[in-house]
Amino acid sequence: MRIRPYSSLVRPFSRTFSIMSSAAAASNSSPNDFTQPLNKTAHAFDKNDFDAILSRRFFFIPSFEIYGGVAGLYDYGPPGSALQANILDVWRKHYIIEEDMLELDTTIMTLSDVLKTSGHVDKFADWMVKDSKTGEIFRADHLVEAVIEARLKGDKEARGVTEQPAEEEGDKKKKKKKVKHVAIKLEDSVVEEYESLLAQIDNYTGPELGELMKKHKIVNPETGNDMTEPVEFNLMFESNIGPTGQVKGYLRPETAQGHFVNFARLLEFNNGRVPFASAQIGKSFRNEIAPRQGLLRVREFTMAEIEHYVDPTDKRHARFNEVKSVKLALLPKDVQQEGKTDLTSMTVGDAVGQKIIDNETLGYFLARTQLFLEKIGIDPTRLRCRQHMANEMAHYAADCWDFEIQSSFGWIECVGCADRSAYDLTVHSKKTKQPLRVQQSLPEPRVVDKLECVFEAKAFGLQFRKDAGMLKEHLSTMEKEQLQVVKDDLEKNGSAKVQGPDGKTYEVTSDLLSINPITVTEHIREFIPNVIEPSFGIGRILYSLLEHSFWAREQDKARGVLSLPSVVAPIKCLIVCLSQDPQLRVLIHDISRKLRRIGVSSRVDDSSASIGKKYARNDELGTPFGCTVDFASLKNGTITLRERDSTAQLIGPIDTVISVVDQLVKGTIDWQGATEQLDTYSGVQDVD
Ligand SMILES: Nc1ncnc2c1ncn2[C@@H]1O[C@H](COP(=O)(O)OP(=O)(O)OP(=O)(O)O)[C@@H](O)[C@H]1O
Repeated sequence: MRIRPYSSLVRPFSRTFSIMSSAAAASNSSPNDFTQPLNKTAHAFDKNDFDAILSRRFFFIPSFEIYGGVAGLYDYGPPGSALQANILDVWRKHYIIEEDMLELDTTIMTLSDVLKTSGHVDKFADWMVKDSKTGEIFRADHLVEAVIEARLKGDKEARGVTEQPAEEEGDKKKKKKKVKHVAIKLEDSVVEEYESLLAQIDNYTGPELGELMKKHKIVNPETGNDMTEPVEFNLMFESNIGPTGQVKGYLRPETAQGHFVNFARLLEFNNGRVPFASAQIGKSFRNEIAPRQGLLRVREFTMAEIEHYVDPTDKRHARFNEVKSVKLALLPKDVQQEGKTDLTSMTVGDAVGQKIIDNETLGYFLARTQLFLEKIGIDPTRLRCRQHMANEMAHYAADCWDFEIQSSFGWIECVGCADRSAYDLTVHSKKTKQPLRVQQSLPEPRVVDKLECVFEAKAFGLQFRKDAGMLKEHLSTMEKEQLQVVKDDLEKNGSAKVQGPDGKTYEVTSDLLSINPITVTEHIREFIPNVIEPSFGIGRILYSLLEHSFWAREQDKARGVLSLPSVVAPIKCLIVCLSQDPQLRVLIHDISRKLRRIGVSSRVDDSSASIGKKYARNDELGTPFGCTVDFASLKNGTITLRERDSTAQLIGPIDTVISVVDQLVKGTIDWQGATEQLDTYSGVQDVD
């Protein structure tokens, strides 16, 4: 809901208004001076106050808190759970319903073969280092980054350069363990080297990180002890399925593989046609090495993932026109390569037109994601789209953009949008020998030049033994361009190196295989679709949203407010009475029942706390509206309606106020609309 300029909220002074004034006085809230603009930035963001509210109001807390907690595991309390459910509800409507996606709910426990084929068993790892004496564990890239950042900060201080707070908070993409800085001036060449190192921090291999740590004398900043060499640590939680221990499984690190293994059925469900998308919301698990950023890096989290299957030769999107004027704050790869973080504001239409974004479908999802994040209340000025640099992307990905949201932790990836090409379907198809392909009838038969593999079956079998079948299948289903390379090598050198679907390299020789041109007439076109994948980390979005919504009232820094939009607010309406009178208590429960009946979640606060405390509690919960019942309600049948951010109050007959709350929550009117509806009720005076 958008709050209109406050001058438009001025109402004529009336008897009803004086009832409100007394309620406001009792509540210790600001008087109804609507002419004063709301100052949400009166106080700088205070992380301690913010954290205290989240904990006090039980948004989320460390799991197993009474046992001391476990890093990277969090439980959501009632408001946190409701906020998450509401974000997911908007997500389902925005994507699954609006885009007619096929929803899935696949298992968390995943067969190891699936994750072996996808590459996760071998490659889903981070580099870990240990303090050589205390054994404290760090993620190698995070440690290097934190130490180098602290040195650069110390250098700036020594040079007397004052950092802009925005720069300080914002340009650190991922703030890691806090490292104290010391004001020491560095040589210009060192500053340059450090800056270029930071710009590429995501791209170093473990051994390279080890070298960097030696070269730049990076030790544990707290103990001063040397660190061990980086070792690879797979982030998946391993398990056994069944009692024999013979079937290995993992808790899934993403929901995506559950989509791919069901592709053939999804395609059939969609009448064999692409494009279409599958979508899934569910938990994923990553055994993060050193989770130190609250909800931003956890070991168990909710993901919402879309896999959009598209013809690789036609990545246009039928609804692209609807979003082409959506503006994105882009941070393209070439800008980053120059070590800069300047954002370009550009429409998605222009970005696709200029090939900054690879294709329409990817652009479509970037625009839709921008709209989704704005809809739930993310501050668009703290949202950017960062393109992956070439060496940051998976080898198979065609283009990849992250939505990064700025919070007190810096810019954090919250949604990844990748064009995964045909990689996943290809590897699963090869491994299982299931045709994960689309067949399209051609309007006219077509004559195509192809390459055919002819194997010396016996010799090939003897040479490659258990891998022979897999390798044959792989060669036979290779794209023509790749096969041509093998053919050329065989003809030129008598041998060719082939990378198998298992990641190993095989050497084939011309006595085992020949590749011959053939001509075939095709009636059907077959292809493996490409996959565009928007992947959302709901916890990261939820946390960022809470930070963006938080502010403190100008007159009292201790009075925090979460300005969550009503579409996601955990509770939409507070119902309170000014006295403990039994008749009033009956009335508030009656109002609660009516709101429940129309699907508006409300919360009755019939505690003995002062009205001001009740309002303040609910401001901290982000409850956008409050209905207050007093003795005039019994006499006149009226109740008052309070708006959280402005504390403005209106009055009207009970059923009208309930209807207004319903419209406000649904977003069909804003507060100005509410003012108009309640204003028109001269009936309030008439009842008197
Ligand atoms: N440990 C985590 N805790 C919370 N959310 C996560 C975590 N890892 C990933 N996510 C979320 O899942 C989304 C998709 O996962 P993806 O594999 O692209 O992340 P990632 O590139 O591994 O993230 P990072 O580089 O921050 O570890 C991310 O955009 C993020 O929102």
